[in-house]
Amino acid sequence: MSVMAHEALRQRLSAQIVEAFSASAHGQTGGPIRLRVPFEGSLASLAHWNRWEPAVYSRPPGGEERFGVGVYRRLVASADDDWEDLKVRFAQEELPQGLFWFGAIPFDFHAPPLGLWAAWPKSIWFAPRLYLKKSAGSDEAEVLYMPPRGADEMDVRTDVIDLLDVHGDGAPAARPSFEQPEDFPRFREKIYRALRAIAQGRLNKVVVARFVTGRVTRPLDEALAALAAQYPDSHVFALSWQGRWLISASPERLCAIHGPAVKVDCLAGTARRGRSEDEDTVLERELVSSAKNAREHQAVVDHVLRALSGLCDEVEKEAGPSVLKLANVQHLRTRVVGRARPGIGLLDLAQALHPTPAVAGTPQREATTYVTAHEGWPRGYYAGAFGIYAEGDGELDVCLRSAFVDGGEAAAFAGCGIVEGSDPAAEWEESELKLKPMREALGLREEVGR
Ligand SMILES: C=C(O[C@@H]1C=C(C(=O)O)C=C[C@H]1O)C(=O)O
Repeated sequence: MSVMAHEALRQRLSAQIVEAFSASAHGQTGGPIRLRVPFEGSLASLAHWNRWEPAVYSRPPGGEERFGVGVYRRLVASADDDWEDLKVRFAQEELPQGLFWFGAIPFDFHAPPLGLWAAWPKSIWFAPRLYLKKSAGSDEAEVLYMPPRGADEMDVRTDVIDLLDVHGDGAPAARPSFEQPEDFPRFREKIYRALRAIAQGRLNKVVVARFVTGRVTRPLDEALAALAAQYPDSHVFALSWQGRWLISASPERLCAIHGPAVKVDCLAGTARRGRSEDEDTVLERELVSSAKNAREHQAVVDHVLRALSGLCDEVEKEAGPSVLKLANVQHLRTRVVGRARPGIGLLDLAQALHPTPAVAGTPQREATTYVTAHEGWPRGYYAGAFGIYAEGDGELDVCLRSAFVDGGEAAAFAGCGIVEGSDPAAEWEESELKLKPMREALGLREEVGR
């Protein structure tokens, strides 16, 4: 979006919010301001790389968009917090009706974010101060705004203008020094090591990942719009904290819980898309009948069923894997549903499930430890989970087909499940396909041999 169009949007929204504030009996009593505003186009138009207030954009399959900015409440986990600390803290907080927590958990909850993630805490959650929601196809957005305590009209105007502010349209000058990305020989070495660990019986499956780096040449709103158009069945989201963004088009739901209804997706086993319909069908048949893919996939299903059996009654899984077709790849997917026992919430599910063998391996604990020790770089939030949460209910999606953007430079990530018989060249090809969404959406200009 052009700077002028963004400015016009900012002015209009702030005027509408001030008007709603004046008309409300808000006075000194505080409380949320709710309004509906005409809103053409995507809420992604409010998203911008150069935004310093924490911000979030989310567009799950189905097209309901959310955008939030500023911090009404924040909840971050420090290095020695565990899941129980996080749950206790959430239980102590209460949000106004209709407001949500947005946030993310890292790949390995026991490994503090390091390297390029070092500026981020171990788990980040915030409830935005300005929150917009828009249904697919609607030309209106719902707005929920939390005014500062004791604010008058002038304060509200300034506050909303500040929240929607962006700092220029170029990338910040300071350039982070991401590590040198892995080339094929290094990636192959990691796969050989993983195959050795498997041959020794230490692991059955392990996910080996790599990253590429480059300059981002596309504005964030365009990147999000491109992802939403290309990957309608993925959850497109972006989360910024301290000026750095995590962006993803995730095909994989870690878990969702609404009331007692629990849903989990098992996603593992990958093939490329065909160049013609016939070729695509051939590739799909190969994927469905491949013993190697079946092994990779079954490891995830077994883990999910075991994890849910401790938290849910009536766990049911689809009869066999179906095939999820995305623009770049096709995956084996098995959907699992269950009925949560009383008192079980989103974080209980995440604690039991995450990281699944789809992104770690099996046995799950050993594979997670192995990845943290041998990946060669900290995964941070790559293959972690992003979600939306309120009062126990919510959804988490795995941060795959994702990138970390800092100062106009990005690192994009991709991983592949390694089992006995995996071939490094084929895994490299698969990782290239998995990097495609981010490379294209960000217009990544890669620098090699730095
Ligand atoms: C690890 C990634 O993807 C995961 C690994 C898959 C596989 O190995 O077949 C498939 C889907 C995802 O669960 C990634 O995209 O980075």
